[in-house]
Amino acid sequence: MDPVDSRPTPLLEVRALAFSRNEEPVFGPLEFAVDAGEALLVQGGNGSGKTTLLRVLAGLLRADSGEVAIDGNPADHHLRSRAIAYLGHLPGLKGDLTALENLEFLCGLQGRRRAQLPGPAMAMVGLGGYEDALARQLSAGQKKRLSLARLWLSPAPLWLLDEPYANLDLQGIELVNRMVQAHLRGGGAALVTTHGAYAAPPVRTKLLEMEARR
Ligand SMILES: Nc1ncnc2c1ncn2[C@@H]1O[C@H](COP(=O)(O)OP(=O)(O)OP(=O)(O)O)[C@@H](O)[C@H]1O
Repeated sequence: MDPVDSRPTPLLEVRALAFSRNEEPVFGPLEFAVDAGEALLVQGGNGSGKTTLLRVLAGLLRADSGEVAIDGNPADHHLRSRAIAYLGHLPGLKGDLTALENLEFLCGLQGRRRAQLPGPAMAMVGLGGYEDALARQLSAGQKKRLSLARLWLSPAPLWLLDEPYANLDLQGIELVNRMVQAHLRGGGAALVTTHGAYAAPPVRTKLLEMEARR
């Protein structure tokens, strides 16, 4: 068989992807691919477009041009919502629900991985005992941990993690790394933004360097 044909289809493939605001280019055109079992570290200084790229990939912003394929298929809204778990800067929690209710609500909305349950996921991220705490009463790091529990429960294979280490203590940073490692071992992939001088998951990693345009 032709060795080219035997290459696996990337979990994520991006071709000529470009985004601008008010006719000012923010990034692109970008080309990259991420296979199952791989992480892509998206590096760059403040304002270089890392968050914007992840929001475009998640379908929260519309690119000017280019193509995004997930598992070889054009990434329409339906495919994105099934295949992508997005961890943004804001935790996206319902403040008046308890921590556990937040996870149950999101599992109801987005489904969850088989064999994973909200209670054990809370314990895994170090929030055992906080099940009945209102989300708005959690500290910034605890909110981030709750978002990590939600990520862990998600059945989506492609993780888009925007500054996942922000607000976390050392154990939290190790937690993120362990989660990324386990996710990749299970056949998932992850894009992780970082400023560079920060932690990075100790996994098979590619680099994408972003540069500020102004
Ligand atoms: N909502 C917005 N409206 C207008 N411009 C924006 C908006 N969000 C971001 N920008 C601009 O787009 C550019 C890229 O921003 P982005 O947040 O993607 O950078 P980043 O690399 O994630 O930065 P940081 O490391 O500071 O989080 C910046 O010049 C920023 O000022």
